Amino acid sequence: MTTVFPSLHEFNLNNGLSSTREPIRRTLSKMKGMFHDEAAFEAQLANGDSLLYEFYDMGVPDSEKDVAYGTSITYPGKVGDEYHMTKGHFHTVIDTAEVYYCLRGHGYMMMETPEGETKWLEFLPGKAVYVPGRWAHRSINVHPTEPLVTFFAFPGNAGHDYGTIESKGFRKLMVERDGKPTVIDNPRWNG
Ligand SMILES: O=P(O)(O)OC[C@H]1O[C@H](O)[C@H](O)[C@@H](O)[C@@H]1O
Ligand SMILES: [Fe+2]
Repeated sequence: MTTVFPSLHEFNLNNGLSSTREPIRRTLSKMKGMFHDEAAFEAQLANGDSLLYEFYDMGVPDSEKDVAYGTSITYPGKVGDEYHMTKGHFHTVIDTAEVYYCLRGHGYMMMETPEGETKWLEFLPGKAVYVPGRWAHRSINVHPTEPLVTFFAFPGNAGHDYGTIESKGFRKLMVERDGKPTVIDNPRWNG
């Protein structure tokens, strides 16, 4: 059995970053195939492999008795008309839940079940989104200039299943239409 000691970590309320731990960073090139406009993606990548989001793995044991937690920071911008977002995933232990509390910015949590139900909920500072077990989830930043900063917590044994989203995509996408965030059916959804 791993012995876990009480620990203290700091996450900056403004930029979401921790001074006590290194984040995991995902740049544009790690998101190949995720955005619906492939041409816009390639054009943007040719201009540089910019940082899209970063988040923390605090290294808690991967036991159902433990709680994985940290911040997730998605930077503003779009690829074509599609807002910056995380890759998104189901949990490997699919019925494990997760909670997100928004500290800064404006965005949405896009969710869907394997059966095809979809739901998106708005992130604004002070709002908490509960993602029940079985719902794939992806954070989306719709603010023109500010990072989307959330604090998350989920069971330590949940794991990340990226394969399903990588091969099928999400059923719904968040794009800009007439200057506003708009949800559309994913034209490339591959279920
Ligand atoms: O794992 P991604 O879909 O790339 O999203 C990045 C991260 O977002 C959130 O912060 C989740 O709680 C993390 O577990 C996840 O890894
Ligand atoms: Fe998750």
